[in-house]
Amino acid sequence: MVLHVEIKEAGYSLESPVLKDIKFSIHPGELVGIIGPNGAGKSTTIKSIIGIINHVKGDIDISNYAYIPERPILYERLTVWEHIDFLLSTLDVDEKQFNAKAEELLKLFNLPQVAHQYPDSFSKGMQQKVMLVLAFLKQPDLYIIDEPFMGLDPKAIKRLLQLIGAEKVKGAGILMSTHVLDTAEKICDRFVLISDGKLITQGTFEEIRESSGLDQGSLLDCFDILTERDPHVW
Ligand SMILES: Nc1ncnc2c1ncn2[C@@H]1O[C@H](COP(=O)(O)OP(=O)(O)OP(=O)(O)O)[C@@H](O)[C@H]1O
Repeated sequence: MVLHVEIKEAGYSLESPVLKDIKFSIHPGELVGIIGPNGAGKSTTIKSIIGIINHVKGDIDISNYAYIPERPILYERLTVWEHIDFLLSTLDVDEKQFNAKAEELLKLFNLPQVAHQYPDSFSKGMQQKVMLVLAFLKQPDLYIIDEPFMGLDPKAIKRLLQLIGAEKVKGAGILMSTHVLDTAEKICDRFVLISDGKLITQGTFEEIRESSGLDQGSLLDCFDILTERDPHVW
């Protein structure tokens, strides 16, 4: 298992927890989509998993991971290549191979021409691509990607999906939050549906269809039914 989550309660203050009883796991080679309406608690779940929220009751068992947040976080005073060098200094890997892989990834995301520039002047999508390059260079056991499809151009999305596919084959697990349900439906092995801070259901697309009662429904149709059923939603 690359991730096991058993959150009893989590949130931004002790008095008003946002999440309650969220339990799921990710196995090696699995891509799990975390879906739910705006404000449901997807980002809060991710932040609880990686330990950047103060109030979390429960157990989180997590492997070596890379986190790609919805809003890119990069160092102001480091160029793209200096970020890559900095990452290299934290890893016990062959420098030549690492640099060759870095160049390959930069090319894949159309970034070589800006490799020696500061990313704070880049567009959001370009910054997101830099974060992806760093994550795929790290080669962790688990990738945690918060809404990858919003800022990226179609070519970058295609490349990202190819990279995710290759990492899955190597045995990495992926947790991805998204609102882009037609893509999620095609690529995710399983889904965790959160609404109003609670786990509504989890399982494969077939299992989600079963629990919504829509044998032939799209993920969006199932999502609609399953979140309507919860009286606390919206
Ligand atoms: N920094 C924060 N401080 C206090 N409350 C917060 C904070 N961030 C989020 N919340 C609250 O936690 C709840 C869940 O928000 P969260 O960002 O986890 O939702 P989400 O499912 O990721 O939503 P979206 O799809 O809109 O990104 C919301 O009620 C939100 O107002």
